[in-house]
Amino acid sequence: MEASPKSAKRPPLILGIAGGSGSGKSTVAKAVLEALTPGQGILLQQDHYYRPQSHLPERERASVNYDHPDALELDLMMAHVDALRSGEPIVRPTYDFATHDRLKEGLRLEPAPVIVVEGILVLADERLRSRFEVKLYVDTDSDIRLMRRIRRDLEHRGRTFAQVRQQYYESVRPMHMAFVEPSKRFADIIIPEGGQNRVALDFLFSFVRQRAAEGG
Ligand SMILES: Nc1ncnc2c1ncn2[C@@H]1O[C@H](COP(=O)(O)OP(=O)(O)O)[C@@H](O)[C@H]1O
Ligand SMILES: O=c1ccn([C@@H]2O[C@H](COP(=O)(O)O)[C@@H](O)[C@H]2O)c(=O)[nH]1
Repeated sequence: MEASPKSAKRPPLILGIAGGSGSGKSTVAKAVLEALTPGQGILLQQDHYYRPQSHLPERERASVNYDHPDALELDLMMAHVDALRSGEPIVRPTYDFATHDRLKEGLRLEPAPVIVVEGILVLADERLRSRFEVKLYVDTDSDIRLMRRIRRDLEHRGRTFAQVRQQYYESVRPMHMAFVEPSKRFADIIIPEGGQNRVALDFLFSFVRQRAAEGG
């Protein structure tokens, strides 16, 4: 078989980043994209693939278990990863955490040499994780994650402290133990303390920059 010419473009690098809620996944994912030049990388967040809950009255939407894989439209997410990998643009849904519903307008995303896929459950599903060339798990202690989550949910997701506490006991904690934490064993690289781990981030940045320069 003939060797492919040196100038041939590689397929995009697909990087999966998992970890518990509040672990710093989005911070790491955004740092990776900022290490690249605009157009070299895109971010696909699992959070936007929550199933819309518009069929439920508003007060019932808060008690849905959003930490179980069934709460997500993973088939659509996988189809979007495949489309981007094949060089096709997608229209990603946009999820609103305050209403637990999708906004009318999605967001068009163009393919790029580096595709970062981030979310609590992205390594938990075998079909999704098999699409990643590199699998990362951001590992942060549960007390730190909980403190971050309380602050974020009160300040940015329109919740009360009582709602955050109830959701944490009823679904976030048990689902973390059942699905998120066990998915750590599928990671190629575990990053303690996410966004503040300069050594891990610098390794990651040089790897993604190299791949972006090669076309994927
Ligand atoms: N290493 C860190 N040190 C301090 N705060 C951090 C660190 N990493 C993330 N944060 C903060 O914690 C919160 C949750 O981080 P985020 O990256 O959104 O977590 P996740 O995407 O895993 O839920 C954010 O307010 C973020 O700014
Ligand atoms: O309507 C919803 C949908 C999801 N959640 C919670 O979000 C987190 C995942 O997001 P992170 O950014 O990784 O923290 C998950 O633990 C769900 O409980 C929600 O509260 N409401």
